[in-house]
Amino acid sequence: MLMSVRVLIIDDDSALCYGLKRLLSDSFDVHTALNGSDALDLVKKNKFNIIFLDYKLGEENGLEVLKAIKKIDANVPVVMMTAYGTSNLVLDSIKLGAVEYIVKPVEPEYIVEIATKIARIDNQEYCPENALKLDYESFSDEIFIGSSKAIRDIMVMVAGVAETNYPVLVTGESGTGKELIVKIIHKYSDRKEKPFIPINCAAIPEELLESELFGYEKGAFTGADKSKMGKFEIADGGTLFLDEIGDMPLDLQAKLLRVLQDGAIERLGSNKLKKVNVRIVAATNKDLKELIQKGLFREDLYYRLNVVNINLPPLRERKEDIKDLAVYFTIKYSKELNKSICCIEDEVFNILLEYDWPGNVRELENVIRKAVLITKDNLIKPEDIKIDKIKSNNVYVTEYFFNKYKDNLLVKSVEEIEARLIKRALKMNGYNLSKTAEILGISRVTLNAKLKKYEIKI
Ligand SMILES: Nc1ncnc2c1ncn2[C@@H]1O[C@H](COP(=O)(O)OP(=O)(O)OP(=O)(O)O)[C@@H](O)[C@H]1O
Repeated sequence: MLMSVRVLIIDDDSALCYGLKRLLSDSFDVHTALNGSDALDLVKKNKFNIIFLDYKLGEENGLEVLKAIKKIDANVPVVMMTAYGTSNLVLDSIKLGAVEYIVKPVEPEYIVEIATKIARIDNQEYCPENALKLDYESFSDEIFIGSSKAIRDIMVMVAGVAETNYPVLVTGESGTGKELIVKIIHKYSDRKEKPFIPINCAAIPEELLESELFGYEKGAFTGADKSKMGKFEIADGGTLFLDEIGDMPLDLQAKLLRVLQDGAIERLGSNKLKKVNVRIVAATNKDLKELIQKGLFREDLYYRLNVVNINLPPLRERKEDIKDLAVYFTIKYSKELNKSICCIEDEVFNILLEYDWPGNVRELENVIRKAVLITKDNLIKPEDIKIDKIKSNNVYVTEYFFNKYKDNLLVKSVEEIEARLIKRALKMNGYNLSKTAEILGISRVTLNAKLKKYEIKI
């Protein structure tokens, strides 16, 4: 089956070359070279699927030959062979791109096993029956993946809104793809040739944010020894992306509102208005309406920004997108990490579908990146999917409460946990109040009070 797989053995020991050639010739198309320069000639002329390279080629250093091979064909899997099993050598050769390391004398069966395994990996045709073959041709960068109803509706909206100058407010939990959607709006607008300038309102200290946005004149404040353009001016003609807008301080919100009304900015230390032609797109994972109620966000600004609202649902509410996303990220990272992953085993998708993805698409992307990185062959298998369940459950609980309670977070979360524990303990103890109180470590009087508080009926 693997006769199309071409193997190169590089060793100055001609007996070993001959022996290995005989051993492998039944299954592979085997070539040999006794020194580095012959080997490099062969690598230049042929595409090898696997190379066995001796560390010590007479006077030549195998690591130098490895380097030269990788310059010609960066992706060819190279297995180093040596009589000296020191960890430095292992490290050096792995750094240079060797995929395996075997210590002489080599066990013939082991060589066949490695060759079969690695050659299969490198052989793009090899893809087990229970796996999905990846289509690299259809991959393109920076596209918004998803065919769920929610995402299809959003795409229709994006197409309609991209060419207008309306402000857009993108909402959704962290990691749902808000920034990506904003980039896509810019890319599909008439402004695409002009700058796309993102600014994260939560990441920049309050006192800097104003000068970052509006710029300043020389002498506007101590340390302002020359004038500086703000993001509004830099984004002129293009799109300004105000990320985490919910974190913008109130006094800056007032200034932003003025820009939206006047279409002009005033640098710090200047009293001249300067017209700017900027499309504003903002994003937040906070509930702005709640912030308005608490007096932390201006209602008038909210209505100015929220001309068009795109709300990205969490990934757990559109699980039908998980498969497409997993495929997309596998190809993306396979290319980026110089791997040649050809397929994903079906069982992997079942694992991905079972999980709730509190960190949304970002978390899925990280899990897939890790899988691509750690897989030892050219397919992604269930064991390559490292979802840290304990950590993720913690994150999940935290995210759950953060998303649910926008005010009095601690009190409300603790109350919810308390009510749940009481219900659980009641059930476990057949609704016996004494036993339940005991297991909870509280008195019956306290338990009764809590049952009343949480309106728990027995
Ligand atoms: N539908 C999608 N298709 C392809 N990639 C996606 C999609 N959604 C999200 N991503 C990727 O997931 C990662 C997180 O997305 P993004 O940064 O846009 O999320 P966000 O909602 O802005 O997060 P935060 O609120 O934490 O800033 C990015 O690498 C992004 O490219």
